[in-house]
Amino acid sequence: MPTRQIVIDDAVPYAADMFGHLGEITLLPGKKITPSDVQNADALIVRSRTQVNQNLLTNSRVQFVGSTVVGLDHIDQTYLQKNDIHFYSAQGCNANSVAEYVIHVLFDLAERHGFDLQHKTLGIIGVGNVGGRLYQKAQNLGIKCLLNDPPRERDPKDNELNFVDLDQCLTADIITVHTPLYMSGVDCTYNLINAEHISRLSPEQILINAARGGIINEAAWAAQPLQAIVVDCWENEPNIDETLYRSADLATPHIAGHSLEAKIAGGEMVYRQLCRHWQIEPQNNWQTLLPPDPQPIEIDSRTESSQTKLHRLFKEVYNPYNDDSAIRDKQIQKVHLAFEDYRRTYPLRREWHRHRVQNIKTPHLAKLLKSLKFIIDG
Ligand SMILES: NC(=O)C1=CN([C@@H]2O[C@H](COP(=O)(O)OP(=O)(O)OC[C@H]3O[C@@H](n4cnc5c(N)ncnc54)[C@H](O)[C@@H]3O)[C@@H](O)[C@H]2O)C=CC1
Ligand SMILES: O=C(O)C(=O)[C@H](O)COP(=O)(O)O
Repeated sequence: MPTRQIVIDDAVPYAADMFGHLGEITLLPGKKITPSDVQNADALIVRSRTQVNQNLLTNSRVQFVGSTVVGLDHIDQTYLQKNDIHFYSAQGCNANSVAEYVIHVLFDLAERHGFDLQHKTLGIIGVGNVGGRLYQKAQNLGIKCLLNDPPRERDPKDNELNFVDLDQCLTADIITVHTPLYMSGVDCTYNLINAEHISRLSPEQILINAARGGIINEAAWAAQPLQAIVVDCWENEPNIDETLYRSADLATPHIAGHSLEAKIAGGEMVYRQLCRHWQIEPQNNWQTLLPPDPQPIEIDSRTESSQTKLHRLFKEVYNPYNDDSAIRDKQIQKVHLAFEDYRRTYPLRREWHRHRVQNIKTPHLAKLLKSLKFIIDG
């Protein structure tokens, strides 16, 4: 049998080491994968930057498409189905990374604006893999939540949570969206938070989009006085809107889901599915190449509130403002250029469960950190 050809987005970490024994690997920037690149490929492994559709695949022999990310708005699933091309996407792979990003943002905003998160309500719109994990963490941290998810609310088998309607959810102090981008249908999320909704928000509220550009009306959002605007996902990335960019307290280049653990999970889920598809035994050799766990952190030596201690810990683990600073510029053209480069070469970020915390003197803090999956020494 001829060697199988696999084209892979070069931002999939350890791709050559992981997939190498399955065939000949071609690594390419996801945005630049063309029909001629995939013409002789048997499998195509993408992240979110490759538009997978008839235009890309019509003359190719690809029989397996794997997406190592979650959003599906770049994949024409109807075309794949019609053409008998096996499709798999790594649902849930980066949910924890996005949920951690939002918690880091909340603690940072709380310290900057001097409020206590336990006195705030968090409105979560879309309570799936990301929203569900965020809800869990917020509950552990004593933050009261309002949950909105009409598809789940309609499901008679899904009765574990109390959902509220969108209008009520939009009364929360901090509102964050975690739905897919649907351009039509009963659950259409394009412009889900429209100009009229936004006009009702008060200057004390905070609005976050780490889901997809287009879910929140950007023009109205940029013009509304709010306590804070946090944008990770934008319309027209990387050519993001300058007015929204200038209004944002935190503007990151679509990296909420970019922890190392999330990227590896996405790659590995697709790898295992491809092994199953081709009936080849998976290997684990690539795991020896992973970086060591981060150095232990100490946080409990000072007399500070739990919120401040947690904020210090979160800041040591990961500071989303570094991702903002990395692309900030007076000239929007430079931001547009930096946006894609930065996310393709994103610095190493590890999830909470890889971090050790030492010398905790307060048992309740140790218990809380354990519930958040940090490793507690001693
Ligand atoms: N910023 C980033 O790096 C990342 C962004 N994402 C985005 O976040 C989205 C959510 O990710 P997951 O939680 O993993 O997806 P998921 O499919 O597990 O959850 C989505 C939830 O949204 C709900 N939903 C659908 N339509 C809705 C509507 N009209 N109103 C309210 N809720 C609605 C669904 O019922 C579901 O519970 C992805 O589709 C992707 O676009 C995902 C990962 C990383
Ligand atoms: O999973 C998703 O959906 C995301 O938004 C990913 O974080 C996108 O990652 P890239 O494909 O843009 O590296």
